[in-house]
Amino acid sequence: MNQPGIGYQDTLQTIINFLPSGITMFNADQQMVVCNRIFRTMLEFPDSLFDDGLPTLRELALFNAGRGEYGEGDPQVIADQVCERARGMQPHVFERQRPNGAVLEIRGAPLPSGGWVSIYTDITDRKRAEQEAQRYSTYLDTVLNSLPQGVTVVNEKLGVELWNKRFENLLNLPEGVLYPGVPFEEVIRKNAERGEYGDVDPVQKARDTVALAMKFEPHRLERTRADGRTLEIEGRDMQIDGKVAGFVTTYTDITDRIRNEEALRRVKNMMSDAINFSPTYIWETDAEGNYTHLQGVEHILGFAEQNLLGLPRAAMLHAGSDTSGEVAQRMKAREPVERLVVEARHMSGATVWLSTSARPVFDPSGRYMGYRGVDVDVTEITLARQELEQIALHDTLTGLANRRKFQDRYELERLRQARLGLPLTLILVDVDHFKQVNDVWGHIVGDICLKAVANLLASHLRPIDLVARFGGEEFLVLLSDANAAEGAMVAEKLRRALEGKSIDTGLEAQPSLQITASFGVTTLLPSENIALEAVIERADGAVYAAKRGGRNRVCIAEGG
Ligand SMILES: Nc1nc2c(ncn2[C@@H]2O[C@H](COP(=O)(O)OP(=O)(O)OP(=O)(O)O)[C@@H](O)[C@H]2O)c(=O)[nH]1
Repeated sequence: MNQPGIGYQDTLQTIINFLPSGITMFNADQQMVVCNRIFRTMLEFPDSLFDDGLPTLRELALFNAGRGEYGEGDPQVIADQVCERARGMQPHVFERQRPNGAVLEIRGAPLPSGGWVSIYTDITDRKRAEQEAQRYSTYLDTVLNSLPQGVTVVNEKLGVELWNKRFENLLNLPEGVLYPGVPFEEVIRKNAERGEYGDVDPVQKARDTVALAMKFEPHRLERTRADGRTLEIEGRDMQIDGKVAGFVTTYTDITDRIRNEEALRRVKNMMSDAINFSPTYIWETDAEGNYTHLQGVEHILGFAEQNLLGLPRAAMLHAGSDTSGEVAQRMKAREPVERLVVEARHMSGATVWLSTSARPVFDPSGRYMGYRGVDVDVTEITLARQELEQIALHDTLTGLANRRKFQDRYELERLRQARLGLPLTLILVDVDHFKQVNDVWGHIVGDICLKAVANLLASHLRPIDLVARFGGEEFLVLLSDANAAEGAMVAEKLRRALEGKSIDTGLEAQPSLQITASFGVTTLLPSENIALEAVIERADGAVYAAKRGGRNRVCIAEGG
């Protein structure tokens, strides 16, 4: 190649012009002897460099150094270094990035006759693709290794191509089991050998698993390892261009989830038992107060749960019950409710007393979602309490309020009347000659008469008035907002009603009786602050006057 003939040179030129790379040859004197067009265009050498024939290596290097092709530095020095390096050159391959960003792969080989040949390939695209691939592989690596699941990717020939650290950890895989491309069968077999699948024949197990895997069908299974942890294994086939390209398997440690689910189930069962074995039901409403959840309501209120869902909770409560207003008010203010007793309706129409405890529910962002509560059936205890109250505050013979209840009511009324500036009138009723009734017709008839008087008094009074049995054959009437004249009128009305009343005795000898009573009326002015005993004393004075006056009459107490 030292002194190529013209024919040889032309042939060579023709050949290298056809090659897809840039090619150049230098002789031992570092004089270029041939190059193709691709070489010149690839390196953007101007035609002027070739005007006086092919350049020497120094000319090229100087030109290149001048345009920064080799980086910073004195062009002369750089060109000298390039020429120096070219001497005694060994075969080499290196990459050079050009100032314009293009990456060239430069292969050089010495020629037997001295000199060398250099082949330039533009590998910019390949480099970019490699970098892209590298970047994606880094992404993939990062993603795979930050996943909480173990992941494996197996190719269509069942070679394990990819896995993450989590997979190795989850299966405590010994060193060396996994390597790029390791046959899936080998992994299964080694796993079987270390007892991962229990007492199985490793070879058979590997064969069976491979046969299943070869179907490339999606699958999901749970497996509990010897260490007690349970894995959920989910496989999905992978398609590339419509063809099966392998499968991806994820391994999720669901031990905690299972434990939590079990704990939740246990709590639910316990709750369910607690609800079913006690007179309790639980409920939830939405923000509008409509039921969204109910448990155990049927054994308390008779309604099936599904029939109440969506209905307003208020619909089941008696609006008139003592505390239902308070419960509604609390709920409106989004306040907790604690053991407030409300009256509810059983499906049969009966009244059920419920002790309600509830609290508002808010979502994590603080938005009001509704109420959650527990209702306890307290009907029995409420009725028992009501009965006790009835006994404690009422007269057993007549069912009227007793002295204690009268006293309480008097205190309340007195304060109210004083506040409103209204009079309050009290009537003391004393049955006339009652001793005779007892003596002549016996105690039982006496009792009948007392009950008849009680009924008569109660039925002739307004609901806001109160009549009580004061003791023996004496009754007390409290008239709200009534002055002395009104009081006297009411007393007279009662007197006449009693006088005209024929009481059935149930006796053959005396089927009916008529009795009368003496009435003492006293009125309390708003400015007066007098204890009940003193008021009764005043009324008693008036009764005494009525008795003295011949009985069966109304007398107004002196001084009111
Ligand atoms: N049957 C019955 N008698 C009662 C009861 N409580 C009190 N008595 C009787 O009521 C009578 C009251 O008699 P007195 O206080 O003497 O008065 P009176 O006979 O009504 O005479 P005047 O009041 O003066 O008209 C007594 O004989 C009591 O035993 C009761 O619960 N049942």
